[in-house]
Amino acid sequence: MSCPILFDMDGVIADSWEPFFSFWSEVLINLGAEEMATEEQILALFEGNFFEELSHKVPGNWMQPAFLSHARLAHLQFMKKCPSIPHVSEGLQHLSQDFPLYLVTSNFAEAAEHFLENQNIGCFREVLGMEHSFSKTDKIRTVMKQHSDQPCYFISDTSGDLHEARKAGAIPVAAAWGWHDRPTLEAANPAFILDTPPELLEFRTHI
Ligand SMILES: O=C(O)COP(=O)(O)O
Repeated sequence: MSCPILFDMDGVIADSWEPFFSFWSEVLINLGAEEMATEEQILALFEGNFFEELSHKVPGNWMQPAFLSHARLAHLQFMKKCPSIPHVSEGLQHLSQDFPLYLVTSNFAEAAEHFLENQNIGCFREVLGMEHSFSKTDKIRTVMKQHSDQPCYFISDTSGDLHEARKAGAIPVAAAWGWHDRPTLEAANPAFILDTPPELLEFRTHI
């Protein structure tokens, strides 16, 4: 069996920064954390685990079921309309012929499924969203258990994800076309960096 390749969604496959930023900046303003509602500050939350960073920086009991159901509806709506990053789907299609692919996202699984369906991307064995766990390390470990004799790769555009992948025992791979810039990704010491989506077609050369 071939090794599993896990993909982050937002920024790597889905071109979702604009609606994501618009939703979360409004949430932060409504919570009275205006100073956090900038692109720079929200991107910085992804240098760790997004949910953990958020709860440290904006303490309080606000992530309750009512908030989560409002967030779910907003994410469902914007992910339905979200375009994919050009040339990523060709790379996914190509890799899925030889490797089991998984989607590991902090987004809602249902929102991710809508996006994949609208974009005609049908190559993932499973989608592990935030309902599965807020921790990407946990989600990566869940997949790794199904392929325990194989190395596992996790491709992401944020440094926090690369750290979580390493913690899970997976090989962290950076995608430099997404939300974090190259220096931020380099600081997380990925095994290698893919600069553009067509490089997914050459992924095998790195294994
Ligand atoms: O890169 C990130 O961490 C954000 O992407 P995700 O919402 O698909 O997890």
